[in-house]
Amino acid sequence: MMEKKYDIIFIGSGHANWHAAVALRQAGKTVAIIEEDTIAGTCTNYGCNAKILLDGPADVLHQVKAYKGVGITGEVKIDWAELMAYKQKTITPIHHEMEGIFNTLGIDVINGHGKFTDEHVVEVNNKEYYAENIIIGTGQRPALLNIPGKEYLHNSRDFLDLPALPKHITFIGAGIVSLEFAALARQAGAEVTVIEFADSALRGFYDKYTKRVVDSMKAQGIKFYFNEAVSEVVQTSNGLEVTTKADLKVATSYVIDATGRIPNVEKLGLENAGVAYNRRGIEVNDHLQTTQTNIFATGDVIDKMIPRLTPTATFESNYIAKLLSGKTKAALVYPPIASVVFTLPRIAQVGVTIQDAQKEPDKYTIKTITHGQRLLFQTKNEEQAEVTAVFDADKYLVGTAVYGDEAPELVNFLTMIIAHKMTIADLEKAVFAFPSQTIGILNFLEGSLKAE
Ligand SMILES: Cc1cc2nc3c(=O)[nH]c(=O)nc-3n(C[C@H](O)[C@H](O)[C@H](O)COP(=O)(O)OP(=O)(O)OC[C@H]3O[C@@H](n4cnc5c(N)ncnc54)[C@H](O)[C@@H]3O)c2cc1C
Ligand SMILES: NC(=O)c1ccc[n+]([C@@H]2O[C@H](COP(=O)([O-])OP(=O)(O)OC[C@H]3O[C@@H](n4cnc5c(N)ncnc54)[C@H](O)[C@@H]3O)[C@@H](O)[C@H]2O)c1
Repeated sequence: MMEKKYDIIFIGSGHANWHAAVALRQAGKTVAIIEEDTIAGTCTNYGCNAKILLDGPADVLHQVKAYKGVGITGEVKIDWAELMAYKQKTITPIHHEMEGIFNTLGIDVINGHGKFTDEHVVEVNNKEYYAENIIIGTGQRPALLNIPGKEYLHNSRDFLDLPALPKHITFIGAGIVSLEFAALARQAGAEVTVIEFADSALRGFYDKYTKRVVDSMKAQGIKFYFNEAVSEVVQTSNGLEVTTKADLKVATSYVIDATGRIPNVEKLGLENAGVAYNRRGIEVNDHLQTTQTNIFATGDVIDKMIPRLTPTATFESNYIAKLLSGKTKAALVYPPIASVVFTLPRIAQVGVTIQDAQKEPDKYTIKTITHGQRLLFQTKNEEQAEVTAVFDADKYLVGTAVYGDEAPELVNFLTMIIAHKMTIADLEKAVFAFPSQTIGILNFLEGSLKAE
C-alpha cells in the first residue's frame, strides 16, 4: 500500500541532496529525504568536517616544527584521546541539528534503505512512497580489498573514530585519504607506513608537488613503499603483519584500506526504475537527468570525470533545485573546481593542469612562483612553498597548482581570478592586506597576467 505521496523524494541526505531538498521545500514542494545511515552524509560525519577538525592541531604542530632552531624550543604533543573527544563533541550534534532543521521546514525524514520498485515509487522498510521526481544522491563507500585477512582491514570512517592512536598504522594506497590520514597520524605520534601498488602517490595532481609532499612526509618519518600490491594480512603474536605480492613484510598494529571509493548503485533497484549505471556510477546527461526522465542523480554517485568533492556535490544540488523549481532549463556547466589535499604541507590545484599545459606549449605559458624562497617572512619559514601558474595565449590565468601550508586559501583566491577572467586592472580595484601570501602572489602575477 502507498504510504505517502510527494512532489520530490531524495535518496541520501548528504550535500548532494539536502541543499536541493531545503530549497525546494522552501519553494513550496512536498519533500521527503530517505537516509539509511547518519543524517547529512559522509562529509559532515565521516569525511571533510571530522577530518579537518582532527587535522587542526597536527597542522599547528607541523608549523611549530618549521621554527625549531629558529625561534621555538621544547616539545608540543597531540593528546589523541582529548582531541577525539573534542571531535565527537563538535561533530556528533550536527546530524541532530540537521534533522531538526528538516523537521522544522516540513521535510519528512524517512529512516531506512531506499529501493525503487518502479520509476515513481521507492520502498523503505516495506512501505511504499510515491513521488513525481526522485533524486539519487547515495554517494560512495570505501572499497575493500578481497584478500586473505580482509577482516583486519579498517577504513576511513574507522580511523576518524579511533579512541586510541595505534602504535603503528599501515595505509594501503597512496591516494588522498591515505596521505591526509598518514600525515595526521604521524604528527599525532604514530609510526606510519604507506604501501602503494602504482609507482607514485596522488595521481592526477602535479607530480612535482606530489613528489615534494612525499619527500616531506618521508622526512617526517613516514615510510613509503611503491610498486607493491598488498596480498595478505595475518595476525601475529605482536599484532599484525602485512605482506605484498613481492613478499615485502610490514609488522604493524592497525591497517587502513584506502584503495578507493565505489558508488552506491547496487541494491537500489535501479533496474526496476530504468536507470542506467556502470561501475563508475549513475549515468546522467547535462541536466543531471538519468536514463529515466523523472529521475535525477547528483554528487559522488554520478559517473563523472570531475573531482568528487563536497563543493561539487553542493553545486549540483543547487542546480537540481533551480531546475525542479523552474528557475532554469539550461544545461549544467561546471565552473573551475578547486581540489586540495590536506597533507602537511598541503597541495592544491584548479583549472588546466600543469601536465596538460606542458603538452601544449603553443597554447599555454607556465610560470613558477617560488614565493617560499623569496618571501620567507610571509610563508612562515616554509622555503618550499610554491605556485605554478598556467596562462593562455591572451595572458589570462587558466590553471594553477599550489604547494604549501596556505594552499587551500591561495587556491581559492586564484580560482576567483580564473573564474572571473580577472586582469591586473581588475585586481587593482582593491587594496589587499599586507603582509599576506595572497599579496605576495599578486605581486608575482604582475607582468604575467593580462594587463587590462
Ligand atoms: C575521509 C574523507 C575525507 C574527505 N575530505 C574531503 C574534503 O576535505 N573536501 C571535500 O570537498 N571532499 C572531501 N571528501 C569527499 C566528500 O565527503 C564527498 O564528495 C561528499 O560527501 C559527497 O556528497 P554526497 O551527498 O554525494 O554523498 P554522501 O555524503 O556520501 O551521502 C550519501 C548518503 O546516501 C545514503 N545512502 C546511500 N544509499 C542509500 C539508500 N539506498 N537509501 C538511503 N540512504 C542511502 C548514505 O548513507 C549517505 O548518507 C572526503 C571524503 C572522505 C571519505
Ligand atoms: N581533500 C579531499 O578533497 C578529499 C579527501 C579524502 C577523500 N576525498 C574523496 O575520496 C576519494 C577517494 O579517495 P581514496 O584515497 O580512497 O582513493 P584514491 O583513488 O584517491 O586512491 C587510492 C589509491 O590506492 C591505490 N591502490 C589501489 N589498490 C591497491 C592495492 N591493492 N595495493 C596498494 N595500493 C592500491 C591506488 O593506486 C590509488 O593510489 C577521492 O578521490 C575524493 O573524491 C577527497
